[in-house]
Amino acid sequence: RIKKVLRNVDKVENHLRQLVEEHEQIYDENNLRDYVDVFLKKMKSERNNPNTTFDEDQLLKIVGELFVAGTETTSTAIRWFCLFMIRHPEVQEKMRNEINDVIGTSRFPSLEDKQNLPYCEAVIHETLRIGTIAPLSVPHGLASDLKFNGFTIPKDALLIPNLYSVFFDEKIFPDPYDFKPERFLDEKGNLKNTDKVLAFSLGRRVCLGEALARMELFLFVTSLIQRFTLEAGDIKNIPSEKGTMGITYAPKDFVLKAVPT
Ligand code: HEM
Repeated sequence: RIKKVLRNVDKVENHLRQLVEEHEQIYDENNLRDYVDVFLKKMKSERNNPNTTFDEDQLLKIVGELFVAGTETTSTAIRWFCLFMIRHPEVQEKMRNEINDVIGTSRFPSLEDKQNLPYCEAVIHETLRIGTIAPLSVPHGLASDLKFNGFTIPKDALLIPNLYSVFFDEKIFPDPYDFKPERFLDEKGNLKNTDKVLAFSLGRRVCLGEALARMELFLFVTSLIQRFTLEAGDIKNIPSEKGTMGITYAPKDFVLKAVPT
């Protein structure tokens, strides 16, 4: 699996490199079409500055972060959400009832509503847990020797965190393979244990976009459920909870029908 992820990372980097090269070939200073063109302009103007950080490596990293870290992750979470809603219509019904009770239908949900929609929040946490979008987080290099559980892991070793093992640990999440948003609610309906879903990893290098992703997910999925009932496009073909490993762990393609409520 790890080798496959690393191969996929290479493929994405090659694709991005090609994209930047194409931009360089047809670059026209009087017609800046997008972010890459603007960055190229800055690169050219900094050509004689030995300390510049506006170089091709930096550009590739930024474009990668926008596409992979910033877009692919959140859109994959939304695809998992739609898949779970198809498979668990009772859950989307409960979400819709909560949204109708708290907000109604005359306006879209806003971030201020977040604290009043604990069931919706529980569904998002359960989606991030079972969806396991970044099961192996991001590899890290060790800056110095590390002693852990009686082992010494040498400096420069590559550490690959296994978030999957946390999400499906039955000591933390009983019946870990069942989609049960209720596991995050106490008897009064308040949220609990949400800090155990380490979808964004933790520590100094925790996901930089966590707050943004949580906002996007909340606004997107609550607005979707407020306005639409999500169903399988083909009733004989209910999408599988078994995903496929690419840069992220994502659902296999499926057809979604969104029926206005
Ligand atoms: C559901 C959505 C997302 C998930 C599940 C997710 C997950 C992760 C994970 C597991 C890491 C690795 C943390 C580590 O190295 O320990 C990470 C890193 C990162 N994420 Fe996200 N992410 C999401 C959305 C976003 C968004 C929306 C952005 C930016 C707009 C973003 C930007 C980044 C960046 C820049 C890093 C590298 C941070 C660093 O190395 O210091 N992510 N993310």
